[in-house]
Amino acid sequence: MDLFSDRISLHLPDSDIVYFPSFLTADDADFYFKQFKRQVPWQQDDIKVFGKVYPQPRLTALYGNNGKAYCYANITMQPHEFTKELLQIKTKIEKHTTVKFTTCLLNLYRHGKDSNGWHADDEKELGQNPVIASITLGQERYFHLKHKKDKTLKHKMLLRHGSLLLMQGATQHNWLHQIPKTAKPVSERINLTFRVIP
Ligand SMILES: O=C(O)CCC(=O)C(=O)O
Ligand SMILES: [Fe+2]
Repeated sequence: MDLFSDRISLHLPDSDIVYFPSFLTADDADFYFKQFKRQVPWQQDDIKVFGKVYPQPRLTALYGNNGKAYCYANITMQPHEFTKELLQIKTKIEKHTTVKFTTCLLNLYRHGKDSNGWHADDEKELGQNPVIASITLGQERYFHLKHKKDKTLKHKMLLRHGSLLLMQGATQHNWLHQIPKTAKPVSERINLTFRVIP
């Protein structure tokens, strides 16, 4: 069997995005969801939007192997040391990429009101063409992409339990992405975004 057969290239212009719907088996994804739900010291930081301060609409945590902080949206996070489970997943992802990840930002979306607004992961510390590897555990949620300049270019997809979405090349220069809120009653979703902070 070809292990890479369910590797789907999105073929969106000015980007390089690849989706692996069944990157983890359902059993492994269940196991990791439970582990991270329990083991991670989830925090809720405040973000500043147009000068006003709000609690971020999700919980987060940062892990890494080089002690480097990650700064975005006025938040500076200090990393915890990678756990055994995060290292297992990191090693598995690295078989599909040319980079070695140093850092993982975790997101916990508790319900449909939790979200992640339009942004690009283009912070300076991620370097020129950042590679972001994003794992979904738990509830499926919609992932939206829109081109920064050409308003006709947009894409929506459901991110499945156990899936991997790889964003690389010029993607962060040219596209924004978000996890919108949903009015449907939905359960918890954990997202892991592996990054390189050299
Ligand atoms: O939850 C997701 O799938 C996206 C997370 C994300 O875009 C981020 O943390 O930068
Ligand atoms: Fe992002």
